[in-house]
Amino acid sequence: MAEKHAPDHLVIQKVMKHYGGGGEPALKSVSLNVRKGEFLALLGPSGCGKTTLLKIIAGLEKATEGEMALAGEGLDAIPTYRRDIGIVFQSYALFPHMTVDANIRFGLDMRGIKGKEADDRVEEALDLVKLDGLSGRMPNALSGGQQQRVALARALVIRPKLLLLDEPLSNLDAVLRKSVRVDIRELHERIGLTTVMVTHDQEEAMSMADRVAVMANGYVLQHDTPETIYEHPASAFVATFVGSPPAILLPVEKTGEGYGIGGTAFTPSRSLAAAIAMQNGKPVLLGLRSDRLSFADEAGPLTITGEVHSSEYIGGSWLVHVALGEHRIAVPTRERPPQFGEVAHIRIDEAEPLLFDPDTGARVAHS
Ligand SMILES: Nc1ncnc2c1ncn2[C@@H]1O[C@H](COP(=O)(O)OP(=O)(O)OP(=O)(O)O)[C@@H](O)[C@H]1O
Repeated sequence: MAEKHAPDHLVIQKVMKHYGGGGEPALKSVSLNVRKGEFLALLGPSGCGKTTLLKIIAGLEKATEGEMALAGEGLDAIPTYRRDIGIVFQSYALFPHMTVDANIRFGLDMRGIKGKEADDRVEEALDLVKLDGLSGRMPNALSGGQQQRVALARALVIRPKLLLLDEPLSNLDAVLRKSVRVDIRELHERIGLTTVMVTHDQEEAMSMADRVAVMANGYVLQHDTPETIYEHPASAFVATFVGSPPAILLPVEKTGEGYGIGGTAFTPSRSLAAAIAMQNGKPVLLGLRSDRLSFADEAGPLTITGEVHSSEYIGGSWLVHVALGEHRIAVPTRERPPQFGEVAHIRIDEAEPLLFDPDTGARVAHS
């Protein structure tokens, strides 16, 4: 893991990208820093601009505005092939007619590194990705996971200043994806390489990265550690994009003397009631995460009352789906779950509930 106070290695300042035509810019104004040895994930839905940003870092696209520096050197003046950046694409992009050895050696040849130096580096790269013994194979005689590792070795063999990973796991099946995820993270720890990975998979980003930049619509919405992004999401979008399952948002309304969610009763804590009151009667959105919910025997502060809809056994525990009017929330329990149609009181087991402005999606503070 990168030192918290390690110096910035990659600095991105106010980068904007307009592909031309009548469309909106793919990147509006993106500023980010990546510390030396850090693993950053660019996380966001399809079309948010993450691949565009990766391509601009690599030099495969040019920014319309803004600046970038790698290891203190402005990147603008450095042509792509001299940037010392290793890239692994989603498709691996291996040369199908070349052996594993030749695929890995290719980048060295291009840089004029030959002979013993090249042999040693190829061996080191094969060793790093645990592919010793497979150097003579052709790519089509390798599994998806092994091809992925050849692509990694090919990026690492040039001893890059920066490693870029573009959705590196998306072509792998679910089981392999989890194990390669761990392999890549271990490799990163071992060689301490500064890494930027693009992914739309929040679980991948949260489990692999030191920090995550959550992107939407050409902007970075939040750039922080996975823990902070999960515990303190800056906006409703971030809250509903991370977590398994992600947070769900429920509008809280004032109903006469009390409060309601989707037509069912809700008893807020005193501080939450004060925060709601400060919105001048406007409803607020309450963000709920399943892991902060539990069943309670009766209504009380920070409880919601709903009706059990269904439940699923998830091995050792159940996830009970409770209806609150038209909304559904999933409540975990280790006890035998309540039955369909039963009234259930759910406690929001959280010191600091997540509240958002329904118009802007911004976080609403409360004490
Ligand atoms: N070469 C291009 N010419 C014009 N528009 C482009 C080009 N490449 C990307 N775009 C547009 O820029 C926006 C951002 O695309 P980008 O590929 O960076 O998003 P992304 O977040 O990586 O999405 P995905 O996960 O689907 O790859 C999209 O609206 C896309 O249509």
